[in-house]
Amino acid sequence: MAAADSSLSDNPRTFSRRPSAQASRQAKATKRKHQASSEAPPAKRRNETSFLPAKKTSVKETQRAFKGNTQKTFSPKKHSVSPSDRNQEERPCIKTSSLFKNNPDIPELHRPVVKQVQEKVFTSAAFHELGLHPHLISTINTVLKMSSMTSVQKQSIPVLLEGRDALVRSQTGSGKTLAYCIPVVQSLQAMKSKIQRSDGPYALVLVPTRELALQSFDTVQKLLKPFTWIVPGVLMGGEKRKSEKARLRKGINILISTPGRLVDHIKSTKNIHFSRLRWLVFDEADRILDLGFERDITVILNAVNAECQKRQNVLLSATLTEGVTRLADISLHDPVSISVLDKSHDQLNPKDKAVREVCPPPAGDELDNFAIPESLEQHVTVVPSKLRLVCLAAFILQKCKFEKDQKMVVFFSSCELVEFHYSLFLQTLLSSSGAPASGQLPSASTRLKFLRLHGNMEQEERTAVFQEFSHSRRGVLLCTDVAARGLDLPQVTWIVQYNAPSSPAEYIHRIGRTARIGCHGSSLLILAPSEAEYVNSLASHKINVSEMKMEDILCVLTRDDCFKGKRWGAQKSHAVGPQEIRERATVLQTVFEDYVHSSERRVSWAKKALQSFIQAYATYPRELKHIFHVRSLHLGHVAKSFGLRDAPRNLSALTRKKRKAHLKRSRLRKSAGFAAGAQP
Ligand SMILES: Nc1ncnc2c1ncn2[C@@H]1O[C@H](COP(=O)(O)OP(=O)(O)OP(=O)(O)O)[C@@H](O)[C@H]1O
Repeated sequence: MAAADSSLSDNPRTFSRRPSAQASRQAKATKRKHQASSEAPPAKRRNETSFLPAKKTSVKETQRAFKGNTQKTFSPKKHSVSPSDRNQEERPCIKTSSLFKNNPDIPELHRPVVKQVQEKVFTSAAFHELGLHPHLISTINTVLKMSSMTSVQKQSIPVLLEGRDALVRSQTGSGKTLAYCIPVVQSLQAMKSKIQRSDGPYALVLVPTRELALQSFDTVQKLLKPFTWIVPGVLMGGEKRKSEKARLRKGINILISTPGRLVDHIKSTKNIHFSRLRWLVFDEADRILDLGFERDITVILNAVNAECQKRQNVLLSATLTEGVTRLADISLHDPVSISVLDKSHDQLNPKDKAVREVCPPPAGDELDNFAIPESLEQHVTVVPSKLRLVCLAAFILQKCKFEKDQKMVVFFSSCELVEFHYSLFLQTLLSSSGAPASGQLPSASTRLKFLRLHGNMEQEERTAVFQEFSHSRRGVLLCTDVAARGLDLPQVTWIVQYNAPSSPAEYIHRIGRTARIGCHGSSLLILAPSEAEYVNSLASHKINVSEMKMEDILCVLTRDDCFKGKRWGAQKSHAVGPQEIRERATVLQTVFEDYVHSSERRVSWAKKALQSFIQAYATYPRELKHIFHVRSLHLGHVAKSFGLRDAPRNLSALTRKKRKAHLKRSRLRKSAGFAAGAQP
């Protein structure tokens, strides 16, 4: 979808006024989203910092120029702007502040090398060894094109076919979906009295996000191909309640839903009955609790228990945490604990009390060490706050513009941050990557393609983006944790965590969007110098990351003549040194700053994004507060990573207000028995 603009201006440091068709189309959609917030009054005095007691570097610093040619002046007129911004942009040239001065030292990473926990993905056992219906086997072989089982399937399917409850833990991308879908379909097709559509649900599958609901529905639908009398259905919000009600009335036998939407229907729809329910499955069970679904789960369990006593319950996740064990207590009956990790599972007599103690899910240390796919290479880079934005942009350019067929997912901590970076990159990187520059592959200009996914988008658009990215061979998906769980996005090559996750479990799920089912993949975690200790925190969960140097990431800018500084402009060839890399990074930062400062409306938009960042930063859990604390943020430096030249004033009051509201919400949630967690 992202054909880049070919109308790059002659001046390599200036960019076309005319963004590509895709850029303007996407920008329009984004603009609509921001319309409400765009009327915020302009900041009167930009040079004041009121948020933190940290030193006020930004005022002096932004005026003190980078030495030599790096003190660049750019006319905002050169940038693509909407007509409404034109008046604002007729302003005198603006100086660019230094990116590489007054940064904190990048600490040496003394990370302990730990032995990661690993699992074997595949086994040599074939599906036909399971005694499944021949049509089911042939569907697995011909429709899904699978012949041998993965380890988790080999362990789980026989246990579930025996009729036992189970708690299943295996690494991301190891095939847990089929581990429960195959037994569900096998058991339902084999029922003596043939299932009628009007019987209602025989199986209920709960998943935390709408995209995961769609994905699981797709898998079930494929498996049901030969068994046309069994009807699958999905409820996930976003769709009109009325049409969901109509589908429920007609009858759904395998029902896949997000908890909230199901509760909606339990409360308001007369047509939902669980008297025939045989299966209750919680996929990504720990996340369901993280999202604060506990009260919903209680409503669902009460509704289900009121109508049906005897059923099989299954909980699955790559990360067994406290949440799962609590859910296991309330929903599982003498469960078999299946962990591919230790290759053992317990199928002993559930009536034997002494034996049953062996069955509960792993506890203590074991809960904290998660398996990571063997073919996943994990990296970390430590980048001063001022340089974060250029570093992320350079990394995206390196992978997705200069390399072939790269598909990248970038995680942010809030919807606002996703929207901000999405629009910024569309308007700057896309419109600046029109004509192929020297050293660039001829087709590179068409490689950059940005998509975004978060919980504040309309469902229709969410689904379209999910489908488009799934089927795409390349592209960059900017998203919140709404995409962290369960999504099976084929051929993702890179995961970037621009904002660190709030728990090791979330780290595991985010990186788990790549290197699935034995494929190769890589991940990059971007940390500020004050956050470097997070590497040790990961190591304590047996997560090993290797360091990537910031300079090596920024180096790619020397391949892109869009970012050529004046000094090098006239020279035919020269050795690329650190000075040129710095200059080019400064040019790129200037592009961002000029775009943001081309109107007061955009400045206000960037401030809101900054505020959202600080707000999210304040919600790290207590055990990580010593690493991620708002007090350790230098507002002036962080502001630069939003294209703001100075630290905004009045942010503290606003942020305090928002924090108060957030704390109030979490307190309310806690008192209602919810786990804290931001809306992804
Ligand atoms: N036996 C198999 N042979 C080949 N491919 C398989 C097999 N089982 C599953 N897959 C494929 O592996 C991919 C990952 O499967 P799935 O999404 O079920 O993983 P998961 O363990 O649920 O991951 P996550 O923990 O991230 O949710 C899917 O594309 C699926 O089609």
